[in-house]
Amino acid sequence: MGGTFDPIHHGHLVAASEVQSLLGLDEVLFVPTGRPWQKQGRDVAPAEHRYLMTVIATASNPRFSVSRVDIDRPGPTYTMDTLHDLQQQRPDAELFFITGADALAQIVSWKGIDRMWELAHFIGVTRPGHVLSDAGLPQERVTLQEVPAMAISSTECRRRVDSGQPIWYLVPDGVVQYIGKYQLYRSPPGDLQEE
Ligand SMILES: Nc1ncnc2c1ncn2[C@@H]1O[C@H](COP(=O)(O)OP(=O)(O)OP(=O)(O)O)[C@@H](O)[C@H]1O
Ligand SMILES: O=C(O)c1ccc[n+]([C@@H]2O[C@H](COP(=O)([O-])O)[C@@H](O)[C@H]2O)c1
Repeated sequence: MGGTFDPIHHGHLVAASEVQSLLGLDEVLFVPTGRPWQKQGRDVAPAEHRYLMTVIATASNPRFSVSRVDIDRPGPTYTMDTLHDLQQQRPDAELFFITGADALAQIVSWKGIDRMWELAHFIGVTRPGHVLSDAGLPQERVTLQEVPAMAISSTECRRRVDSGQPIWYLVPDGVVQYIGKYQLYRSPPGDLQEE
């Protein structure tokens, strides 16, 4: 499962757990993005913070692990490179790429998408507020999967931290504490919001 994970939240974790269980996957590898090129124009927390929060959030699940392939590769993050690198690292593995309904709706804009269908099977999962559809995508390479609805986004978690609202139970406890420790997602004092 690839994501910016800024921060990782229970929507990501529930989706991953459900797909792992339903498909009987050996492992779910969380792959934090290095430089998410489609999120340019907004601040993204440093990759090491996003990586460490992802490690903290997944540590207790024996089926979950975290990969550094995207954060260690310089330049913008493209999933075609992610899948290529993972294939090199695990030549015998069958790869499935888990993606939410919003990301699946954008997938035709991803770099090299026409060649990517051969590298992995894509699992599109439901997400509140988004329509899950495989229209125009190769049916044999995409599976749609309903998962428990978690109306949580990283954007809302960041907004809540910045405005002093709690994010307990939206993200794992260790991630709440990590964000507090490093003062992530807080506007600098005196930073005036534009009207
Ligand atoms: N609540 C959720 N339910 C199901 N899938 C989700 C949910 N939140 C995120 N995803 C999926 O997880 C992947 C990574 O998402 P990402 O890290 O961008 O989180 P996000 O909450 O969408 O972030 P942001 O609000 O900053 O855009 C994407 O495929 C996204 O569709
Ligand atoms: O390959 C691309 O061009 C591409 C464009 C946008 C997003 N992605 C991937 O989709 C996953 C979710 O991305 P995001 O931006 O919603 O966090 C993550 O693994 C990204 O690297 C990939």
